[in-house]
Amino acid sequence: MATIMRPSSQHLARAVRLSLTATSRSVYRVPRISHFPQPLRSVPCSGARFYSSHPPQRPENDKDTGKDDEKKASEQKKDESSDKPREEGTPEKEKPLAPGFVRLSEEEIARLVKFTDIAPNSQRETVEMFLKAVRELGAPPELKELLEKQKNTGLSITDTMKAFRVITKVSDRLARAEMEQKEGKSTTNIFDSKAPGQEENRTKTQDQQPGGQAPKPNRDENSQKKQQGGKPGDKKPRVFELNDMLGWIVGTIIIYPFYKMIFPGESSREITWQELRKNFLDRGLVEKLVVLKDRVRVELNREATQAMYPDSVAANPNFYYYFSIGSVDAFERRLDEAQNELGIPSTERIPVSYASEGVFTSLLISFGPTILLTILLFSMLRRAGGGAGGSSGVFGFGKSKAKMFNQESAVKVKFADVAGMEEAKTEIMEFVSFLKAPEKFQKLGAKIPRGAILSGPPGTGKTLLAKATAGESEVPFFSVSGSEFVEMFVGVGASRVRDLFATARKNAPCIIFIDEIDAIGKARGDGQRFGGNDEREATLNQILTEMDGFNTSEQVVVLAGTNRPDILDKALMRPGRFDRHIHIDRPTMKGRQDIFRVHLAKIVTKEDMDHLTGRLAALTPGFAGADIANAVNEAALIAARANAESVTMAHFEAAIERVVGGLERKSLVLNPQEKKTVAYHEAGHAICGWYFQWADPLLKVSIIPRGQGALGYAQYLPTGDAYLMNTNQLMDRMAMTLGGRVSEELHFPTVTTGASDDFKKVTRMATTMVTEWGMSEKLGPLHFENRNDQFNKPFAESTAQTIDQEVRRIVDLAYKQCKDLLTEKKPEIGLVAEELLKKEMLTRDDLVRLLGPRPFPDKEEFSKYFDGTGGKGTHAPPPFPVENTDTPDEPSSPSPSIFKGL
Ligand SMILES: Nc1ncnc2c1ncn2[C@@H]1O[C@H](COP(=O)(O)OP(=O)(O)OP(=O)(O)O)[C@@H](O)[C@H]1O
Repeated sequence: MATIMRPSSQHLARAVRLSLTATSRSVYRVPRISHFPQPLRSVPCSGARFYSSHPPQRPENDKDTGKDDEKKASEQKKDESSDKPREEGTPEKEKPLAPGFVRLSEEEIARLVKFTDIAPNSQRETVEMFLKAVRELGAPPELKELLEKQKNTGLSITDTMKAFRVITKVSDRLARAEMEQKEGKSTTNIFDSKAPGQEENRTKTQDQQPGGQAPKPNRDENSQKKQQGGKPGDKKPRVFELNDMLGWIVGTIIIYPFYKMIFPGESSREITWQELRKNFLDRGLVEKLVVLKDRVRVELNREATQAMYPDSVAANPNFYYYFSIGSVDAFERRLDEAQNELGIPSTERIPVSYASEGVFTSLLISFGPTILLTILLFSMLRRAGGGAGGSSGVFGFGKSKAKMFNQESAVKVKFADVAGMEEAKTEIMEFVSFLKAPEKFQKLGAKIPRGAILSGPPGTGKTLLAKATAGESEVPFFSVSGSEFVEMFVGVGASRVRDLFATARKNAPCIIFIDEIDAIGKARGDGQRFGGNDEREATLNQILTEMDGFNTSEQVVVLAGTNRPDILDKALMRPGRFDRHIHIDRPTMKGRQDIFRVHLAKIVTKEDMDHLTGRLAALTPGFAGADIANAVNEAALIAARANAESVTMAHFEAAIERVVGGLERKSLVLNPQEKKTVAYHEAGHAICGWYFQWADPLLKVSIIPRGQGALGYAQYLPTGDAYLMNTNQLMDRMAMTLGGRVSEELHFPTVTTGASDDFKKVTRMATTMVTEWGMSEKLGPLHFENRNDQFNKPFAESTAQTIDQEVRRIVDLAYKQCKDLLTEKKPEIGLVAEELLKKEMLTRDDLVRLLGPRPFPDKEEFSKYFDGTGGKGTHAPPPFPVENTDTPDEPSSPSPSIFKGL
């Protein structure tokens, strides 16, 4: 209740100022004229006013601004009326009014002055100029109405818009007046101008010279008009008016937030019945009560309220108090009692009216939540159903999410872009010829294969091959991932499969490619132990049915990609469904060379292509196509970072090292003792690699930390792509892997934790030798599968013990072999380790310098790309077999020996 009036008045003033400024900015700017009263020009040209070098003179009395309100209003009135004749030289009352304009009465002017009087000091000048303009030029009749309304009921939002219009009209009139002044017409005529639509005719006739010649427009004038956006000769000031309905709506929408900002929460306030009684009812200030459902709006007698509470917000014409009622009956009873107590005669009782909140509001309240929910649901369904093979819709859950590529959206990949898998390409080319010329097969009665499963380790180019098939056969290609059939709703997967195949049939001939088919094609019954997955099985069944449903003439080929062909349901693989099974392995040396060639074509390098691809292929055994693409790109990035003109061999090697070993971690600083340990550990590996006949030749050894916790590493190079390993090679490899720990034992009083990764590799190798490769005499040629997901071992406990003993025996043998060598070569380890500490990284050439040439001949390829001597070696170990899983935990060869910290 004790809210002070001042802040809201300031807000009101701000609103007036906002509307003034906004309107005047949209007005056509007129040229400045020296003889027109400064203040008047400022109203339509408030923008120009700020650039003026001679600010308008302020009336002296302005200094008093901000003092007592009443006093100031009357002073201003006096001041303005005395100013005007002084500046204009013509008394105001003698000026004729423009059509559609009316003169405000003294009382109205006083009210306008009072209304605008609450403007802050900074805006006083503008407001006064506006007042002066109204006084001299008159105002549209709406202003009278607004003033009347403001006096009685207060202004609404619509009235605010009306106020804008009034200001626009005044500005328009003023602008036109200035134009005419500029054209040299008498000041007494300036208000004779017609309405904007008639302006042109009038100006034309007036501009006619006695000789019938229109005077040439003044050059400066024209150029000024051009600057203002008007055409030369266009004399009609263009004023932005909110005339049309749309303008009003848009305007209201734009203005409303500002309005709310300016009057934050000041339009109403909730009070209690007691407050109402004490402060208003008992004092006779309540004029009317309006019952709105469960609230009552209190309409006060504004003048009486202002007199009683001059500083209160209650005197604001736009302000209402509300109070809540339990029921209308109770309210009426209470009001009667109160009026009886106050002794108000029945003829003078406070009128009570009953109003609804408005149709729109009540509709919004009752249907709002439903509408909101519907919109939400609608948008959710739209999103869920979006992109289903080009179809979407409100109920698009069951639609397939396959992306369709056709000749326009083009699968641009051709077989030439797929390198290093000649056999797979030949296999799949048959599908291409089937799609291109089916008659050739049909006339001989041949049934066309329905589909093919492309399997292989990640990144070997399965998707690429499928795309190339589509690209070559120039048919639409539907690509979908197995996981996209999986949804939380039952039946959605099967429905999507149906939709996919239906769409494909419509677009036949075409290719469907289902990537990661194992997501839905897992053998049924698997995983039943912990509850089956009916939804997945239903999806799989649907695929089986759809593939059976093709008739032989339907040219729809289904290709599917997977990393786990072993877990797929056998029904999928039977002839008549995915009849072909194409395995794509990691590329061979030649394959890698070809893949490098494909990817190197896209980057700038001046290296000799044959030597480059050969060397890079030799450096990257075990790399899949995706790794190669990544390494080439990485090399280009490294070269770009170094601002190199072209990508050189050094960049490629750095990139491969990064891909194999991980990111160099320069921030990891080891203390000297740790560094020494790492150096001797890695030197141990290097010496083993150098002096064991069947070990992989060493390529690089480094003590620069890389990747995840690797403090140093030694990189070996298995030459060529041999796919069999004998026990000699396995034993040498195991001994070499133990070289790090043995070297630590030989050179330091204690050992470290860094060899744990080596032990893991050695144990796995030995275990596989015993359980799978039949390399233990004691256990013989048996295969003992030991799957982690099995609770019981599929062999006897005594066999398990024998396996353990044999594994230990083999590792002990390897350990002894390693220790014997390293004890003998202790000085050489020292040499290599000290050099490592100095240079941090040693290459094969460094080792040749330190240890002399390796006592065993290298393989031809190795010598060609790394020695240049031409070797005669015959055997080379293949990459250590890795499990056929998505994430082989054993890195593919070259398997760097990594020294890991804790
Ligand atoms: N034989 C290849 N020739 C050229 N580039 C290849 C080859 N194999 C793979 N790539 C590159 O590797 C990228 C990834 O290959 P792709 O997506 O076909 O592998 P994928 O076998 O489908 O892998 P995933 O099993 O993880 O789905 C290709 O875009 C291409 O740049």
